[in-house]
Amino acid sequence: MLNVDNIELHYGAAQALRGVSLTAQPGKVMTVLGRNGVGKTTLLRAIAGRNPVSAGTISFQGQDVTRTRSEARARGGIAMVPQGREIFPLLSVKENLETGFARLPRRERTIPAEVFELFPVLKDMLSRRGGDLSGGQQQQLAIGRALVMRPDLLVLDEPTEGIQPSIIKDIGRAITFLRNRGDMAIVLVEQYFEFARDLADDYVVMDRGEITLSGTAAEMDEDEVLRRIAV
Ligand SMILES: Nc1ncnc2c1ncn2[C@@H]1O[C@H](COP(=O)(O)OP(=O)(O)OP(=O)(O)O)[C@@H](O)[C@H]1O
Repeated sequence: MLNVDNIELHYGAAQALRGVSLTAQPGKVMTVLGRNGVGKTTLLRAIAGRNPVSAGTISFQGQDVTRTRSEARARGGIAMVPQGREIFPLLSVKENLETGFARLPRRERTIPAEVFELFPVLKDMLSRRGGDLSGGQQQQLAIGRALVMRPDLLVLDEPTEGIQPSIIKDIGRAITFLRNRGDMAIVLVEQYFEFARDLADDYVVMDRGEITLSGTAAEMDEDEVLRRIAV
């Protein structure tokens, strides 16, 4: 479904990704681990088409999307929950969710019931401004907005960052529900190791723009992974 093959990415003269390859499959969570600044966000942005790669290919559902713009990738089924959430602070919760309609044909412009089943707080707060929500509620809103797009691939950038434990649990449950439904592929960037390990089917560890370790979560050597992501 998603096939990232040997991509390189530069910010000016600085190389941020070096020969990175990764796959994601429906019904599975691919987790990307690594210290700060090793290129995890850059990899997600490359997948979503927000940063152009300088070499390598990205294919999605059998199509080469390496040069496809981010809007077209979103219409094609790739939704990103960015680091920092990017909620519109002055729009209501409902309006924030509706920004996810952009890629959808008119008849499909409804908010799927699962958004409120997974995150009931959003239903209670539909008319509140995005900027008035807590960080955890904003994170739920950011995930809800991505789900409005009915994505085939959901990429999440550190969804637990700065979030209180009870909401981290809700987010973990939501990711598990979406994974178990079986029709969505998920790529999860996380620094919170236990959260990532519990959700992962497969994982990669990045260091300085490269993947230095990868495998199935079932066969993960936790000590080795922890050693590589320790600060
Ligand atoms: N827009 C940019 N321009 C120049 N350099 C950048 C830019 N964005 C990121 N970088 C650099 O690219 C490297 C990878 O950054 P990236 O944000 O992808 O890492 P990360 O693993 O996601 O880190 P974090 O966990 O802190 O988000 C870092 O050295 C960073 O300073």
